[in-house]
Order: sequence, then C-alpha cells, then structure tokens
Amino acid sequence: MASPKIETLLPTVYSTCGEGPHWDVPSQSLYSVDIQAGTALRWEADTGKQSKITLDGTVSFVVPCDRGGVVVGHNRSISHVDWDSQALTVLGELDQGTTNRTNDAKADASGRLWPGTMGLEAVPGKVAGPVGALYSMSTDHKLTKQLGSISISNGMDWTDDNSVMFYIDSVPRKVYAFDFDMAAGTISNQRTAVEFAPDSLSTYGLPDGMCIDAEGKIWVACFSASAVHRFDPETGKTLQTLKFPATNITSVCFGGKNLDELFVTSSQYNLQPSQGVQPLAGSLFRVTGLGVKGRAPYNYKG
Ligand SMILES: O=C(O)[C@H](O)[C@@H](O)[C@H](O)[C@H](O)CO
Ligand SMILES: [Zn+2]
Repeated sequence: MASPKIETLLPTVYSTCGEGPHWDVPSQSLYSVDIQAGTALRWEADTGKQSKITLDGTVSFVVPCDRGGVVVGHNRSISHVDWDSQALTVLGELDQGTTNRTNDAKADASGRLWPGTMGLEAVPGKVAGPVGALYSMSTDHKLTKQLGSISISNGMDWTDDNSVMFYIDSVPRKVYAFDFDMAAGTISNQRTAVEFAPDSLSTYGLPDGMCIDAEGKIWVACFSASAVHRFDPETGKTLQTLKFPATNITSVCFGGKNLDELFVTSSQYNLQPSQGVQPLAGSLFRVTGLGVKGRAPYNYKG
C-alpha cells in the first residue's frame, strides 16, 4: 500500500501566484511561474540551483522549446524567451484590445501549444464574466480560437493515445473532456468528465491545474480547498485526496528521475482575510510515495 509523503520543497518561493509546473527531462529541472511577479523560475533537481527570468507584467505559463529557450504567456502575448540572455520575441497576441491576460498552457504530443486567457480577476476566482478563450498555436505560430466564453482558462492534459483532451474552466467548476484530433489540431464532442457539486466548495474548491498519470487517472489542483484530488475521468469519482498546508493550491505536474513525484504549486496572491494567516502559501510542494507514475509534459516545437 502506497503511503504518500508531502514535503515543502521550496517554502514561499512564489511571492504571488505560483503556477504552471513543468518537469523538463533533459535538464532534470522543474520550470514554473510566479504570475503577478512576472517571473518564470527553474529549479534544478540535482544541484538545487535556482534561476529565473523576469518580465514586465504577468507571466502565466512557461514551456521549454525544442529549439532552445522557452515560450511564455506574457500579459496577452505568447513570446519566446532565451533563458540566458532574456531576449524576447513575440510570437502572437491573444484577445487584443481587451484587459484579458493569458493563463495556463501546455503543448500537445505533436508540439502544438494550447494557451488560454481570462478576464481581470478582482478577487481570486472572481472574473468579470466568461470573456476568456482557449487557443492553439501551431509550430509556425498560427493561432486558432478553439473555444470562446471561457471564465478562467486553466489546466489541460491528454490521454496517452492522444484520443481525449481534458480541459478545465475554473468558475463553472468543470473538467471537460473532448475528442482530440491531434493531426488536425481540433477538439470536438465536449462533455463533462468531472462535475463539482455546488455544495462542495470547501472540499473541492475551484479546479485549477491538472495532469494525467500512467493509469489514465487525473490529478486536479483544487484552489481554495488546500487539496489535490485524483479522479477517474471515466466515472467522475474521487479516487484519492492529498491535503496541503496552503489554501490556494494551483497546479500539479509529475517529475523526478522516475516520473513518480508530484510537484504542486500554490499561491499567496491576494489572500482574503477570511483565509487566515498562511505561512506556507506560495510554496512549492513535492509528493513522493504515491505508487503511480506520470508523464513529463511536452515541449513546444515552434
Ligand atoms: O492560477 C490560475 O490559474 C489563475 O491565474 C489564478 O488566478 C487562480 O488559480 C484562479 O483564480 C483559480 O481558479
Ligand atoms: Zn491555473
């Protein structure tokens, strides 16, 4: 019987909203972002060495690129940044003429990027309305709007056979599933894979980032609920619950030498007085002993 161990790997490393953990196999390091601080961070597992890039405004995701450097969500743009020189090249702009910003993103197995957007967030979890969207960006930087009327575009992942894409809109509290056509870069047949009951806010919160494991089960970071829940996306049932010493848990990613460690980000941005004093909010946590492996996220090939 597996017995999970939760450790605070980097206490309060995020001064605002920690997000977007991405395990990079070649460098055995974890990339992540500190959204409102405008930084992308890298932690090297073997040495513990940390480095970062800092931009003006928000940085909502970081994904390494096959050609070197990283692609980031910077305010409303998708930009390539060279990690060492910090040279920035804008690849595309989303939701121009609005006050939206980018939020979470991942690359699919073909190397295409899937960035999403959200409206201004006065209080965490509260946006003006469903003014965000989900886009894809091809490897030659062409943008396609995939879904409109999104509130807070958030976590996503794909089944190993690339037949299904999971995707979260946090405010309606839904994990959706779509049929995924990887060659065409399209999603269809939207249905709800996990439904959060209206009276479950304290235990399930708002679904935020997510990842899939080697058994096809999904791990969902539950914002405002101090939790990560593992679900069976076929039945929508909860299989396992991990609790953390911070309320706003934002995202999850498998990594480590054997891809059997779960990295979990959290936020200390705009904590509400009702949430109490939380000395570990904004920390990066690591869970070992889960007895299940995951898959490292894919690079952007553009
Ligand atoms: O991390 C994100 O995805 C958003 O940028 C954050 O603002 C919160 O996590 C969100 O409000 C909770 O759903
Ligand atoms: Zn998120």
